[in-house]
Amino acid sequence: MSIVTIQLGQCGNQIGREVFSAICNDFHSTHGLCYKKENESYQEACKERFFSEEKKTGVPVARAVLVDMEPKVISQTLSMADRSGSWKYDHQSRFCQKQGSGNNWANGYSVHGPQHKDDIMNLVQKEAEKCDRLGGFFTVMSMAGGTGSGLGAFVTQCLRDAYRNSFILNQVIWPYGTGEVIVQNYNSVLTLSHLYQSSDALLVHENDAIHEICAQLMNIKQISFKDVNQVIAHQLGSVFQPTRSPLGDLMESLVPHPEFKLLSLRNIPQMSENSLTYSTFTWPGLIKHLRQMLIANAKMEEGINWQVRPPLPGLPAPPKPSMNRSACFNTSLANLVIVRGKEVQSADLGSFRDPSLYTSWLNMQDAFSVWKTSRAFNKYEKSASLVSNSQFLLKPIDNIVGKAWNMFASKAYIHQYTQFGIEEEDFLDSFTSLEQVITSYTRL
Ligand SMILES: Nc1nc2c(ncn2[C@@H]2O[C@H](COP(=O)(O)OP(=O)(O)OP(=O)(O)O)[C@@H](O)[C@H]2O)c(=O)[nH]1
Repeated sequence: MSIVTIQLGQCGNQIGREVFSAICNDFHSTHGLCYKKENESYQEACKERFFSEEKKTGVPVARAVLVDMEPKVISQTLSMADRSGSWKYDHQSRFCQKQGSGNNWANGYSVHGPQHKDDIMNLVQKEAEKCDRLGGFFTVMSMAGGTGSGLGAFVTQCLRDAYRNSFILNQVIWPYGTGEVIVQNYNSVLTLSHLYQSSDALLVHENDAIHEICAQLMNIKQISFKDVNQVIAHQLGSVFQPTRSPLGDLMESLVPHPEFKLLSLRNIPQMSENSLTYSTFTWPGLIKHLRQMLIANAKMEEGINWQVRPPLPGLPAPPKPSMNRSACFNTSLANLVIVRGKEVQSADLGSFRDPSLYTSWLNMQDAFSVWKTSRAFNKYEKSASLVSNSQFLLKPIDNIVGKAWNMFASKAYIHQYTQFGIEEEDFLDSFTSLEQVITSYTRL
């Protein structure tokens, strides 16, 4: 099964490249710690999933379409991949123009989208036709810019129309809480509400949280987007690599109802290569931390709140005051844990099968899945990833919707959107649909 990746805007292209690079490094890695045969079939499956092969040279070519409204980032992305020597992009599989969307969602969605739909969808079709078995589409974009978010939402809609039976997973980057563009909350509200209609699931990474991982776990002093993107790529790689039908299996395990499409990803351990050399891990230790990260909604193993506990059986969950949600128990709809590496069969995931972690309306068999792979990931002898459909995003969404609503109430910057055909009515629809998402997750 193969996946076609669509990289949109600056953020989508920069992260997309890191993802392919992480996947390629992993399948070339000699730290697999498993039998030769198992390693070979793992490598074959990974290659087929993400790469085709250049006929003349045999070099892996990413199954990707690169889209941006300005040429600079795409040129850099192509040449960095070429320089790696171990994989490349198909240079024909890109679409760019001369000028970006100016952080304006409406410009990306209502102007660039319809104008360039045919060209972009032709490139997608060419990539899809190169796959013997198409498993679905993986789009990568930011929520807050103009091209990735606006054009990305438009392209996702086109994918849904053209490939009704294919899975679509959107990787979205949540903007930093402060210091970015003033209209980021508008763009985010419009992106989320539109993607919610066409995508099968949204896998969300928050820039602030990843930044913290770079600072605290990776020990990086001056953090760049490259560092942040490498952490995101590592997390994504840890999930995509061992799956049989990558997107299908994920959706089946994690998205039991179309009202609940928000997925988070956590990974343990994460540390600099230096520290890794001197560290050893046990399965019980890793799993205990990962479980507490889930229930206390911590993004990393550092600074977890160990006081948060699941509600006692028979008692209603404590009320969740929205101002202080981070200190509260994070209820799950569904979880998937992926454990990889040495002695993986001995990893006991029983603590994730505790019904008090979940909403009551799903059976435990439907709410929790485990994938075990003895092929280690990257340089980690043992590692565990958790993909979770839970209340993790309630507070950030509440925040973004609240801020956008306050701006909207005073009609701030609305003219920037109406000039490109996004009306007040469209904003109201977006607010309503996200309020519904908030209500649904709050009731879990
Ligand atoms: N993690 C991460 N975030 C990024 C990166 N580049 C930009 N962002 C975030 O993405 C948002 C801005 O979106 P961009 O992707 O730069 O914008 P764009 O989609 O190219 O749209 P226009 O510039 O309006 O054409 C901000 O929230 C940035 O913090 C990146 O490489 N990694």
